[in-house]
Amino acid sequence: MAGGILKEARARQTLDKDWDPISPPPIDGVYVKDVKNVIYRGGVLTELYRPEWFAEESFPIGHVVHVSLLPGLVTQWHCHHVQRDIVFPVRGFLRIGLYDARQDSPTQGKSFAMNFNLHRPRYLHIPPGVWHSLKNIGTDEAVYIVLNDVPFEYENPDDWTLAPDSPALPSGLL
Ligand SMILES: Cc1cn([C@H]2C[C@H](O)[C@@H](COP(=O)(O)OP(=O)(O)O[C@H]3O[C@H](C)C(=O)[C@H](O)[C@H]3O)O2)c(=O)[nH]c1=O
Repeated sequence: MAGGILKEARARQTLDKDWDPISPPPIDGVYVKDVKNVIYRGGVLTELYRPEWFAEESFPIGHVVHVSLLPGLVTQWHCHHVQRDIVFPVRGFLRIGLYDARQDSPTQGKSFAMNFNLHRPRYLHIPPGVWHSLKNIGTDEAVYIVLNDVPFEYENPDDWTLAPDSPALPSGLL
């Protein structure tokens, strides 16, 4: 409809009719799963883990942490060599960035970011070797639960970091 100097472009499709992204996260082993919350007379209940959700690959719970992130803060980019993470945002607005640096990965070099809020309860599975960083993009404290398949070792944390401005990391994701 627009003429003159306007060059309009139709917004591209991002979701299907069930409001699911038309493309899954483009990193091998990274996936998002929606769960449904339960509205009851006392409030809202959300299950965070059931072993049968991981029937194919098995995710034994070895460790669980509750993390709060203040408004505007961003965690350091980090990855794990052994442990897998299930990140379940439970409060506020979080944006999670991911980057696949695994040499043997079919999606090596791919990056991806996604927004989370408990309005749409969902968790994110992150395999070892995939770099990740979380940003609180809201105005209130954000909270996420991290489930790990192996316990945290205080003397030898399986946490590997890179400087935020490292050229090895994607820029502008968060
Ligand atoms: C995991 C852990 C950490 N800590 C200490 C170590 C640090 O001094 C501090 C913060 O830990 P971290 O830098 O790992 O926090 P985040 O950057 O928010 O990362 C967390 O969320 C992302 C998504 C992850 O993948 C991490 O595994 C998970 O720890 O707590 C402990 O004392 N016990 C623990 O179990």
